[in-house]
Amino acid sequence: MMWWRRETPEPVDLVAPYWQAHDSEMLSAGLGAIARRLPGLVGNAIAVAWRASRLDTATTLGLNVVAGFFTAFGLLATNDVLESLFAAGPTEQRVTAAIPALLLVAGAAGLRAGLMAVASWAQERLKPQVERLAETRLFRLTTRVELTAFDDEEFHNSMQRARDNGVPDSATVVEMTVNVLTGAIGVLSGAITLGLLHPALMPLLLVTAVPDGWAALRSARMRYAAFRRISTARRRKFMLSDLMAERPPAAEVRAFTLRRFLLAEYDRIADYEQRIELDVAWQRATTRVSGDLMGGVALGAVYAVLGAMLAFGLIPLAVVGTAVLAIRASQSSLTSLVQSVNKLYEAGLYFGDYLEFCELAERRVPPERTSAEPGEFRRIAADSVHFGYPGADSPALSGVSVAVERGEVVALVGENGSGKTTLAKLLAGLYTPDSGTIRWNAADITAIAGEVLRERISVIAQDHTRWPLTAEQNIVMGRERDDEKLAEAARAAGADEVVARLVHGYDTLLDRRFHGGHDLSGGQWQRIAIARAFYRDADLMIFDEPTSALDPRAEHALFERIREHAEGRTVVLISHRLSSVRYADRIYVLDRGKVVEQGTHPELMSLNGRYAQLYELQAAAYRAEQPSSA
Ligand SMILES: Nc1ncnc2c1ncn2[C@@H]1O[C@H](COP(=O)(O)OP(=O)(O)OP(=O)(O)O)[C@@H](O)[C@H]1O
Repeated sequence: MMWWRRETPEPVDLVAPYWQAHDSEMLSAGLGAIARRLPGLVGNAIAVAWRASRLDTATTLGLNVVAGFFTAFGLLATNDVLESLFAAGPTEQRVTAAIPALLLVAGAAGLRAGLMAVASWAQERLKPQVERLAETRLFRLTTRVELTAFDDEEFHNSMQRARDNGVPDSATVVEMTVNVLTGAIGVLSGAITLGLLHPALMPLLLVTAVPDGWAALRSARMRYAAFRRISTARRRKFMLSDLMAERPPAAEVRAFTLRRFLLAEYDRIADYEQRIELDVAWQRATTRVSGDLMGGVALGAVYAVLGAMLAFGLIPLAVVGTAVLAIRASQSSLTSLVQSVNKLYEAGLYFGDYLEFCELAERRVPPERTSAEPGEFRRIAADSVHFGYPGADSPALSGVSVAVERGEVVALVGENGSGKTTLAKLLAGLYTPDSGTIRWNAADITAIAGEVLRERISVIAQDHTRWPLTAEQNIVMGRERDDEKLAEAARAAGADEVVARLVHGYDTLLDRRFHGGHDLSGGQWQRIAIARAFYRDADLMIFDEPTSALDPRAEHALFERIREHAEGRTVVLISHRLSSVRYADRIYVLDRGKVVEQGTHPELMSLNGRYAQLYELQAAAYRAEQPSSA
């Protein structure tokens, strides 16, 4: 093997992942497969484009067809010009005779250029509209599907593929369809012109077309194959560039002295990428040269045939001149046609993924429920609830029954992974039980419209989102601003102190990556999240580990507030700090997805079971830390 043809080996961490699912299919697809799929793809693309903008679709397609007509017309007029010029007689007379046809050639060329300019403008306008349409449909679905879909690996992968490739390729499919049609019209108008001049000329176009077409297809495949091999490396490079140039890891990059390691890793990947690019540059150059050589031979043969036809008086000299022009014009249309077909097929595979995802997601949208209002809250209860996450080996909850009465504070405790968060999410109607029921008063919550139910419940998740919005938006969360309620919610959560320290108060953007943005500490974020729960003014508030990042004073204040539950609010509280749940009206102890104990703090202590053990463990740790009180 020559040094310049040495194959670059593929590092194991840079092999193609799931989002390149169709790449090998693309590389091995023969012309037959492409031809079979093409009509469907073109139909699909036109339908999408039509939905995005009828005017732009009609303009692009219509004007391309008319422009094709002017190409043919221009070539035929050129033939007239040549006929006049090659006719017998004095030069001046021949030139004068050619002028009308010459004006027609110029007119046709001008009109064609104008039409193509408008057509390509419409095509450019179409692209963002198609992409937006596809993306909006995707987000409409991703925000409506049931929450478990996000725990389902298959759904996730399908969604990622649709987002990463499907959405951008929706625009590519439309763009390439237009290019295919433009190319086809270009080739067709050349072929028709030749046919009109002399039927025997048409096959000549094919002879010159084959080498060019072959080189264009092969070169496109090579570029694609290289892109495929590089794309994982590129993603890793993007990841590394994020690690080296983004804010969140900046501190750790320094603290762990990672700079040299990251730069070396970057070099390794960039080297690999560069080697592949050089490989493919060489391969494409040789293909181009071979194509040009074969094209030259084919063109020579065509010229020889044209010369012979001229010599035998089968065609006049003017037709030979026009035929040469028509063949040259068609060749460039053909090259772009072949490349566009190739790209259309590729983009079509990914666009197919997008359509498939949309179908999958439609199936996972919970059915519209049209129940009446669930009524004034009196109690919520889970009865023998079983629930397993998709693909999980064991259920997260098995036969759990709990009840929360209006105005109560009910605590869920248990070790990591015992099912507390899962139960809270089921009570909030975010997941649906596999079996058993959850009732809001007497109504099964699966019969209550999801939005209606969620308006009545507020959940502050353990891993609550730090929304990159203003402080106010972080609390109000899309609802209407009510100054009094906002101040009250912030005060109750201790978020008022946090906001008071911000330069722009409630209008401060809580994201350092933007101008004027500010970041908060973990505990400050938690106070904002708690204020969010209070602001919602819901019947049922679910707090999952609300105080894990709070300082003791803020924690104490929050529990005071929860204990008061002055407005008769009902609270489900998950906490590992048992000292904070001891005042709850009822405590459920979970273990491996089951309720193993329940009662008030004194009841559970006298039971001397798991709760008492855990409580003693924590209390002992505190006692050990306070020698003076011993
Ligand atoms: N999205 C998920 N997909 C699959 N399994 C999950 C998922 N979330 C939780 N689990 C599993 O379900 C079980 C219950 O988890 P859950 O989060 O409800 O526990 P938890 O009691 O809240 O734990 P912690 O105290 O650590 O917050 C665990 O075994 C966990 O591994």
